[in-house]
Amino acid sequence: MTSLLDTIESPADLRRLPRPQLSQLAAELRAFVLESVSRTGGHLSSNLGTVELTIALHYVFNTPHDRLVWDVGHQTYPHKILTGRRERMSTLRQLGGLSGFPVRGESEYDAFGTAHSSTSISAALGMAMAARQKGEDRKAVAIIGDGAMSAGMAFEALNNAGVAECDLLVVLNDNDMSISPPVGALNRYLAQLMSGRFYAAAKNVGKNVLKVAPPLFELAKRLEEQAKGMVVPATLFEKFGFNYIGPIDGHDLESLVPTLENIRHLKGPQFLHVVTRKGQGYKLAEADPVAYHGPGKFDPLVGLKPPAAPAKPTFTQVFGQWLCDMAAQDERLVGITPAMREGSGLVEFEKRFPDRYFDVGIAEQHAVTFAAGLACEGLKPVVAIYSTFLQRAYDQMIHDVALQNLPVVFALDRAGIVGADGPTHAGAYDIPYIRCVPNMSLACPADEGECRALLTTAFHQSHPVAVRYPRGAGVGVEVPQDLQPLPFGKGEIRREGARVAILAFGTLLYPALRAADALDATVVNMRWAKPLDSALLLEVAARHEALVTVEEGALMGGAGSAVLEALQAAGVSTPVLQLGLRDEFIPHGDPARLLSLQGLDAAGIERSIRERFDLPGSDANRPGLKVVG
Ligand SMILES: Cc1ncc(C[n+]2csc(CCOP(=O)(O)OP(=O)(O)O)c2C)c(N)n1
Ligand SMILES: CC(=O)[C@@H](O)[C@H](O)COP(=O)(O)O
Ligand SMILES: [Mg+2]
Repeated sequence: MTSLLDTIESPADLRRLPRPQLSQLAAELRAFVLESVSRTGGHLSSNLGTVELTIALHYVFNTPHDRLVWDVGHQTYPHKILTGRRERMSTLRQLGGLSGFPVRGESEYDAFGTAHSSTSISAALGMAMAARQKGEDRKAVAIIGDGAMSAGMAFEALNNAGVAECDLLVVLNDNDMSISPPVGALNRYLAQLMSGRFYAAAKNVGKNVLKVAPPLFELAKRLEEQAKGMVVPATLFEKFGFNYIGPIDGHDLESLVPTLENIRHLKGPQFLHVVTRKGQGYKLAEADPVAYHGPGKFDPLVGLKPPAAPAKPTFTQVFGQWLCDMAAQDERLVGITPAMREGSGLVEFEKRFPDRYFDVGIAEQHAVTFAAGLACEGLKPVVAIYSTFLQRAYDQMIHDVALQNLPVVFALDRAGIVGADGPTHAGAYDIPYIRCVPNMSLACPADEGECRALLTTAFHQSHPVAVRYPRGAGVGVEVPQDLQPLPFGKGEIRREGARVAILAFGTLLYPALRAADALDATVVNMRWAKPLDSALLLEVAARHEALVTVEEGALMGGAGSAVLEALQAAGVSTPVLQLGLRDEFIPHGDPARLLSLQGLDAAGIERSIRERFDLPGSDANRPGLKVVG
């Protein structure tokens, strides 16, 4: 039953409700989130934790005039439901449907597009500053999790905001969890704030005190403590220039609403520390928030089924197994993850090699420079990182690793199309952004077996090497158990054909082989985007009328561009058709469908080749291959 929720088409409807009805609304909203996510899949634990906070924020603030800026945005399903998108929740993360994250074009209530973490305070500060400059009476609120709070960018923003004299509210949504259990000194500090006398004081003084202006409450509390001869230290956030309020119970609307109402009238930077529970209200998610962070579809009455023995391992699993095997063989190996232990396949490695496992928190920049430091001292760091998140650490990769030519291995997961998470998470740019950096090499395994072998090749180099592989499983080739490397920088011919040669970089080798069967084309498994196997390229170019490059990555500056550069340098004018991701952001949706829309499935590759080289139907053997367009 969602009888009350059904009456809420916008936050204006919500604001008309008498306050006592809000708890019923929260119960209905929570039930709706659970039901909806169980049907579509998506982020669950974080959303169950933000139900009351979302209601309170929209109840107190005049959205969309006031700006709510959510960090990461994976916890915005209650926000989407309350802002006119309830009906469309069934389309979540599907092609043409709602995004799993805030998107400015999707709703006027989505003040800022996001999905990479720790941007909210900067963006909200920008909005608060703009309001001040323009003389507008508008509030800006950043809602940031304890995990996201640990990133450098969040602290850069606090540092700026604390002296900016803007009406900015930062709400710290502290559930004592990142995707996995949180790490680091900030987490320890937040735990102290929660368990220490601050929380006790807030609890004891109860709701009445929270109804008075919080700064007065803080002042009164301090005076009282000092009178007892105790010195209450200012919180870290006060030292940054914020007025710190809390911690308060983020599931108690009777605390949240009056506290926010008070804060709304305060001037200058405010910091509200709210304590919530990931998975709140769904016992299974409360007990295992990691498993329910981003589940697929499931029956809420039963919960997630134990994973069946997979028919084919994912690339992530192949990497995780390789990491353990390589670590057993070489004690210099250390593994680093910026807060993505599960997603990057490091669970087993942490268990077996706890002293050589480093979860540095959501801190990609630090992760890479930390790896550089380890490498300086003779260790062999493997940074396990999603392609999209390495974008955060681009300068660190160049300045700290490549320039000093340090032997760091980048295990680049989620390279290419990722599917439901959409454009923010697509690993579209790593080939262009890595291959232009001196000293860096980049391997593109075509399947699981090659992935393992190329990781070994990478590990044995004395310079930085990235190995890119996609989300999910490959074609299902047998993965060797040994640690045999493949030759560095060398490709191989996989199929001999006539006239046209397809040069495949990565997993699109397999659709390319199917297209080649229909066209009787040659297929080369290039394996390395850098160094390019120029000798093989020139040899193949010399005996074909046309070349086709295929990659699951941005066309501009990608592996196809590398081929063009090499041909140009050698004075070879063989026509080249480049196939890859177009100059557009890849939306969310089913990965196979997205690949097909980009023309990168077997049928699309075949079609593009026929069209470009004027090969109608299956008549690939008629003379005079012509280049069209
Ligand atoms: C730059 C970046 N690195 C990593 C991630 C992956 N990621 C998404 S949510 C998340 C945990 C966030 O924890 P927190 O901010 O506490 O939010 P919670 O899930 O606890 O609500 C991580 C690591 C990301 N989105 N962006
Ligand atoms: C919000 C976020 O960044 C992660 O939760 C991400 O959605 C995980 O993606 P994978 O499912 O590919 O690990
Ligand atoms: Mg958290």
